[in-house]
Amino acid sequence: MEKSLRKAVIAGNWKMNKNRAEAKALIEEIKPLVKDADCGVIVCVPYTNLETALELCKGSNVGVGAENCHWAKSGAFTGEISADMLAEMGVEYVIIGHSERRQYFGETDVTVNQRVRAALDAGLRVILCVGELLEQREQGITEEICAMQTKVALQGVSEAELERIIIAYEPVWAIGTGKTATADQAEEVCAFIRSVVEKLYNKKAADALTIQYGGSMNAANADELLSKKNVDGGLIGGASLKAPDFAAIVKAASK
Ligand SMILES: O=C(CO)COP(=O)(O)O
Repeated sequence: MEKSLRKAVIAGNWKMNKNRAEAKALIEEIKPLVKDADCGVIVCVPYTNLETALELCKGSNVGVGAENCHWAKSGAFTGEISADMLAEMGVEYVIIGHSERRQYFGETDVTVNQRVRAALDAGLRVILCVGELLEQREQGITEEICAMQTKVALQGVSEAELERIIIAYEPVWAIGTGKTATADQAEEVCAFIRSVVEKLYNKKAADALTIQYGGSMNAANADELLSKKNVDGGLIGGASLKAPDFAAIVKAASK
């Protein structure tokens, strides 16, 4: 399938940033700047900002996502939030398997899969993050790592459910470091991930899948990264916290 037939999606991952007043101001600044976007636009915000974001994005072209969810429906999991709780609020998207969750909070491929399953069961759409560490790239095992993370995360996910999944390829060494993967590196791994999905499902499902790049994507480098055939958008950290920068990336994806 030609890239033009696949929907590009630009999602902001605010991480642990913005209090309620700041969230309100940022969304109000973003909305008019992206209203004519010819791509999907999502803001993934801290739990405490979800209600504000949902209220402000209602009736607009900006979707709202959370940054994680637990795999159980309810129970003794102090500090966690279930996928059902998010769905009940009206949240549409959830990021799962972000490298910061894997690195600092003990997420494994198995718990990522459990969280993906719970999110799908709750009717949410998932932004599933995969990506290699710097030492893994240096050891030449980027493909093995991305294949394994993708395969385990998608265990028990049907072809119909795959339509509610976006994969974000985020090389860990490029996150928050200002060190972006080159457009060719991003293309190479996004194409590889698509080939893994093709083997798991089929060509039609793989061709329809949105695969984002994430890791120091910004207003200056978005054009080149997004020009690549297998890079269908971006998961944006730092640059999503500034409305003009985020809007510039959305504009680059709309070309
Ligand atoms: O982790 C990221 C998005 O999920 C990328 O973060 P940065 O854009 O700040 O590198």
